[in-house]
Amino acid sequence: MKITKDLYQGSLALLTDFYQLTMAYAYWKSGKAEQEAVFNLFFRKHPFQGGFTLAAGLDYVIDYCKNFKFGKEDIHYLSEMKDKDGERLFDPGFLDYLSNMKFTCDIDAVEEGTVVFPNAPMIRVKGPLIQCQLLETPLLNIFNFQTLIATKAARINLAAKGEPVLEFGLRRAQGIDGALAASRASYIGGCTSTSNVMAGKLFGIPVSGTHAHSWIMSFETELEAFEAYADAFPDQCIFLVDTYDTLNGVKNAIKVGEALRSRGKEMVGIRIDSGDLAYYSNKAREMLDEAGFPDAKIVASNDLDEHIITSLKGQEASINVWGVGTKLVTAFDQPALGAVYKLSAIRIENGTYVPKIKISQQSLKINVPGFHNVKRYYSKGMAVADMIYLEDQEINPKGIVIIDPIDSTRRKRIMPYFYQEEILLKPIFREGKQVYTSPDLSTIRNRAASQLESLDKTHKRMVNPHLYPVGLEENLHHLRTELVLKAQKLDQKDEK
Ligand SMILES: Nc1ncnc2c1ncn2[C@@H]1O[C@H](COP(=O)(O)OP(=O)(O)OP(=O)(O)O)[C@@H](O)[C@H]1O
Ligand SMILES: O=P(O)(O)OC[C@H]1O[C@H](OP(=O)(O)OP(=O)(O)O)[C@H](O)[C@@H]1O
Ligand SMILES: O=C(O)c1cccnc1
Repeated sequence: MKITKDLYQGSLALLTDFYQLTMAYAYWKSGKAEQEAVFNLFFRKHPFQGGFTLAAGLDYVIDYCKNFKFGKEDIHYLSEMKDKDGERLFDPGFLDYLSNMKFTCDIDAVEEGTVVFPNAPMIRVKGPLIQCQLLETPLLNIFNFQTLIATKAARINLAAKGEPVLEFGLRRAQGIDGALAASRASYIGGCTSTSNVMAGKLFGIPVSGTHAHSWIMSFETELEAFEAYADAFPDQCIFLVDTYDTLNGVKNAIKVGEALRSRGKEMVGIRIDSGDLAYYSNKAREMLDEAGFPDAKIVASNDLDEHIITSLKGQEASINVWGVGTKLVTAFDQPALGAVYKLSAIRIENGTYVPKIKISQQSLKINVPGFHNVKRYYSKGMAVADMIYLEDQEINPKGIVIIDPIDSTRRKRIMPYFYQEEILLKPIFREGKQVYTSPDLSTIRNRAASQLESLDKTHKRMVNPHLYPVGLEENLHHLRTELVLKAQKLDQKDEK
């Protein structure tokens, strides 16, 4: 297996679930392949029992769509697939169709670094049914993961209250692409740097790090190890003090810090990676201050997450920098976001779009029908509510009522005159042509920071966050209710 060369043979078209291809074939065979459809990608519940989600992954989606093409090897692989009678599974005419297929969809999506809420689309795809369908799995794969990690990173950074969070996750990440995508999403979510050098090279994320216990253990004594490190990196010394005895380690760090100072250099700080981090950081702070190193930083690491960081802050630990790996890049303790991709409208012969709904016993799982978008209202820079609305319907400018999609008794009145508004789904592709330029990663990271700023702190707290209002505009609410009632009646007819 070559992982360093040609693994994907230049094409990601087969990075999909098999059923997308069987459906694609059946669409083609039944003459529906080119019928226009609308799909929406959204999630139903915030991860980590939180009150917000931070979108990430659009740049990967753009790249995927731009390169959406079945290569020669892909077609060859499909041509060799057999059914249970040993016959070719796919008709050569279909494979021909696939090999000539060009991406021609319209895509609208929230920009990376946008704060998003349940049931509102993050991506809307409009185009030939077969293409929309084939995009389901890769779009979900990309958005589910990166959005989850960006959200986790945002939570960890909120807990650190502006102090630097260094992402240390590579060794514990879910494979190679998982690690790279996680480093990128963590940076969007507010991390200061990554330990993953390849992520630094590929995405321009600042790279930083300290040293490991193995460095200390390779010397006779800890002091010698610190001295040798100080020789190699006199301007970048963060000494890991807990290999043998943490407080003795701090003493050794101070000794080497003094020697550095006599050479006109300053140690950056120490790292503590075990034990009671509140106790040891406070002791270390006292010792460093007394020795004349009040500016030396104390880095903490060891299975940290937003909850432990919040607890350590509550204990007034003297930690200035947070090294976070495993629980960030594996999205502890929620392994997936659970976003879905649902058909919401289909175009019929007379050119009109028919809104579509999927009925479920759980009202949470009934999708939002039609061709819709999301508008966010702001008051004095703070987000007050999101409205999901049908793009082709007039909205009463004097007063809007938005209705909770799960519980229609929950309603909020919006006076658009008093608010600024932002349409959240931005045009990304038109008929397969890219019409959006991705900002660079630091611009995306700044957008994430200002989006989080625009969200009231009650939605950002870790425990029982206040629910941010997201509702359907009245016309859309009525359409959805009507379709649900109609579908239920149809169901009853079926049973008879
Ligand atoms: N004062 C504290 N309050 C809350 N949690 C803490 C505190 N100090 C450390 N922790 C966390 O408690 C956990 C300690 O785990 P564990 O007991 O495995 O670490 P340890 O004692 O340092 O052992 P090891 O050397 O194996 O890392 C870590 O997740 C750490 O971040
Ligand atoms: O705890 P994380 O959030 O994943 O942060 C990264 C960890 O990776 C390193 O040690 P490693 O886990 O390799 O070994 P150790 O825990 O036994 O020191 C480092 O010392 C951190 O503890
Ligand atoms: O640079 C570090 O201190 C580091 C990097 C990866 C994992 N743990 C720590």
